[in-house]
Amino acid sequence: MRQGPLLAVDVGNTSTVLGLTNDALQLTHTWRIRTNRDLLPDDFALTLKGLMDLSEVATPPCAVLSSVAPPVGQNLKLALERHFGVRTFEVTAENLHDVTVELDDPRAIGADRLANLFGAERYLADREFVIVVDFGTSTNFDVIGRGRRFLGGVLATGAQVSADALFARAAKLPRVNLEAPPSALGKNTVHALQSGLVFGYAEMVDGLVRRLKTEVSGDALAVATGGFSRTVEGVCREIDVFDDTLTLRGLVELWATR
Ligand SMILES: Nc1ncnc2c1ncn2[C@@H]1O[C@H](COP(=O)(O)OP(=O)(O)O)[C@@H](O)[C@H]1O
Ligand SMILES: CC(C)(COP(=O)(O)O)[C@@H](O)C(=O)NCCC(=O)O
Ligand SMILES: [K+]
Repeated sequence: MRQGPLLAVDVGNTSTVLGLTNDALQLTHTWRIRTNRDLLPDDFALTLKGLMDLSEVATPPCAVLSSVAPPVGQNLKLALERHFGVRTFEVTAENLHDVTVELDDPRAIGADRLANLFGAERYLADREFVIVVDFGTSTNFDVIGRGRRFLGGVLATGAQVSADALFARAAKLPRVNLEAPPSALGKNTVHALQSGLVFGYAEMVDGLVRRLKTEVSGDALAVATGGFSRTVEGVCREIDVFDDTLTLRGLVELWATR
């Protein structure tokens, strides 16, 4: 088994999440920054140096990176290699020969979903399937089976994206925070909107998890992760576990088994 320290980076369409491990490959630091497609390699070098200096840690010799927002992934990789001499492993389906991606075109899979496959493995010990629900810009449902099988899943509009679409089209609706209101029955515009946007969203997620559990017809555990997952904790009834660092730890596991 390979040894740390290691930097794990997951570039999503909204946020870039970074994690640093110790020698034993346990996460000791995590950071979340805005994904900005305009930044160049030298900009990223400054950001990375800033984060490391703020936390008083050294840049590790190796990194693992998943990106679904080109060219951010490429520019970050260049920054890591040029400025810090960090050897960077980039996650793609072609790089992972021990993973079976059961999609029509396996190369089309998002790198974050491959990281989630590895993050799900620790939950597979006593279950046949894990459904990772990753609440990001899009809400992904990634269905994972034992033996590193990616069975497929669902891509749904993210909660913030659907809220933004509604605010943009309805002149009299205020922008509200995406948080659960006191009851489903709203007595004012804000609570009524929050009911639809949070409870309505949670019902959509619960319904899809139920459908997926029926379709795989095996024992399945649903695990939530991603920026919006904390908001639906206690609201979604079909989600069994909340795991904020599933994707980052998945990246670490993935790298460790190369
Ligand atoms: N720390 C946070 N706490 C609560 N909500 C968050 C947080 N970070 C992101 N979000 C919300 O989660 C959604 C995006 O999730 P994120 O994981 O950043 O997406 P992506 O993986 O696409 O980059 C947005 O709706 C955003 O408002
Ligand atoms: C579905 C996604 C946009 C999710 O990205 P995110 O919401 O995390 O920014 C990303 O995984 C992606 O671009 N996937 C490619 C298509 C696929 O996985 O089938
Ligand atoms: K993500």
